[in-house]
Amino acid sequence: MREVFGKVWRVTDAPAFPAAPSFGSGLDAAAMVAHLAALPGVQRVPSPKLTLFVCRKFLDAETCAQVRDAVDATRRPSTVADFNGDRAFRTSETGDLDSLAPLTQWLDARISAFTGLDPAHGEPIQGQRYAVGQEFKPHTDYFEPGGVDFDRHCRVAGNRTWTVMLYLNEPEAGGATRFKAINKIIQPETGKLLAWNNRQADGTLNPATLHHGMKVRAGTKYVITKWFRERAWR
Ligand SMILES: O=C(O)CCC(=O)C(=O)O
Ligand SMILES: [Fe+2]
Repeated sequence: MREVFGKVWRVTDAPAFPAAPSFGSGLDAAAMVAHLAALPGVQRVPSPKLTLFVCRKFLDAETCAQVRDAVDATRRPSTVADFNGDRAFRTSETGDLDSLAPLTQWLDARISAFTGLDPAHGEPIQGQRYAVGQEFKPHTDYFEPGGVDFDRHCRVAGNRTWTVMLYLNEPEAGGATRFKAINKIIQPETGKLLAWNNRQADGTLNPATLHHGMKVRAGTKYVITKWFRERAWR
């Protein structure tokens, strides 16, 4: 049990980890990667092309259920940057978490304590809900330089550095996340966290981060995503 913001959140089945030092935007990633790789309970997916970490049971089932409710409270059809003409490209719904809610603040703090990423560089946490047949086709999370929306999205805070994504439940079938360039499929699992670097070691954008939120075949899938930027978000 843990007392946070006057409320008690049960995190008894989550791994204990020491609070990370600050790694800023995560653009200069070497120290952050070494820190995450050394954490107990954290697996690095073996690949020379992509830096991807998996931490099972980052969040307990009860907290995941509360976050799913928060996503449901604000969900509406998801949108994409740089519309490519395919209306079926991202068919899920998106719900913003209220950044002032104690649960959101606790989650933000926990994500930053885990990764060392500076909360000032983080976008507000977004939730995604996929019903049967819904998906997010293969894409990268960074904004394409030269894309029509690039300047609007990146002028202030710069492009994305790291993606932190958390599965809030397990659909009965489907809904895996497929990283095609490294031939890796990650299965949704309640409370499982993924963190990947959208950049290569030299800081340039990494096309091998291409990933596909695959169709849910039975049940419903919920995730939250938090993206970090080169510069402060606000
Ligand atoms: O739902 C997934 O598995 C992937 C979600 C995703 O890629 C995103 O929200 O950017
Ligand atoms: Fe994505």
